[in-house]
Amino acid sequence: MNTQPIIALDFSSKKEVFAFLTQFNEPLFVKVGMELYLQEGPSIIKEIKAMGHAIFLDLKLHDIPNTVKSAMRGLAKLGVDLINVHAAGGSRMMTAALEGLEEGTVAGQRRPALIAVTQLTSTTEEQMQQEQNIMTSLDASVINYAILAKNAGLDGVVCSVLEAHDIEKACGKAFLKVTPGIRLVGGEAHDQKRVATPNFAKEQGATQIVVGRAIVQAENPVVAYHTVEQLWGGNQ
Ligand SMILES: O=c1ccn([C@@H]2O[C@H](COP(=O)(O)O)[C@@H](O)[C@H]2O)c(=O)[nH]1
Repeated sequence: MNTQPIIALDFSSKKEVFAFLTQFNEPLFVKVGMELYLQEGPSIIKEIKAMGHAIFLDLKLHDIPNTVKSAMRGLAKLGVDLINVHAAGGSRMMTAALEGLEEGTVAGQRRPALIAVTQLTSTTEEQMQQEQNIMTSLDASVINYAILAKNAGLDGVVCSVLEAHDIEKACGKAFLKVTPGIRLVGGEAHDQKRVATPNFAKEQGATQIVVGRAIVQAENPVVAYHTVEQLWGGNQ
């Protein structure tokens, strides 16, 4: 799997995406999330792919197994590199997602890697316990979801940097640990609660980092991207 920093294209229109991407003269690894996909639809994926960029389609599917399987069957045809579901949907739903992806992947193409969101990086332990009524530590809940995802045959998880080391111990080095909540030293956390720097992500065994506002809202996004890239340095 590509280890370039994944840039979160949290924009609501094609126009903003292209204005952002044309500042770069190199192939990137970008993330298309709900905001952009729901505004622009599947054509945005085709257009970004045509520009030569790798894509993480971050739709975080969470529904009954049959619905998720059918949705994944269709999404597989877009030919993205990485895609996800919520682990809270359960192991049957995760297995169904994988089956849908396998069925939908065009012959001769590689199946998108499938990962599961554990606990969102905007969630604190207190919030998880009070609102989700999960009475363990946040770390234990994330590890539980990671093991569930691994046993369902998934390729990895979305977690924060703070859990990456323990997931590596439980699920192995090759299991993807895709970590949002990345900030440069002194950067504003915004709505994120479990944040870390790119260099700490590397130390903790994250396999990919996802960076949105620290790059997209920087005065010079290209400089910010290369700063992040240098601190991160890849992990494989
Ligand atoms: O647990 C999660 C899962 C997904 N995300 C997504 O990553 C980016 C992070 O953006 P920043 O601006 O760097 O905070 C965003 O698109 C989220 O939807 C996450 O943050 N946490």
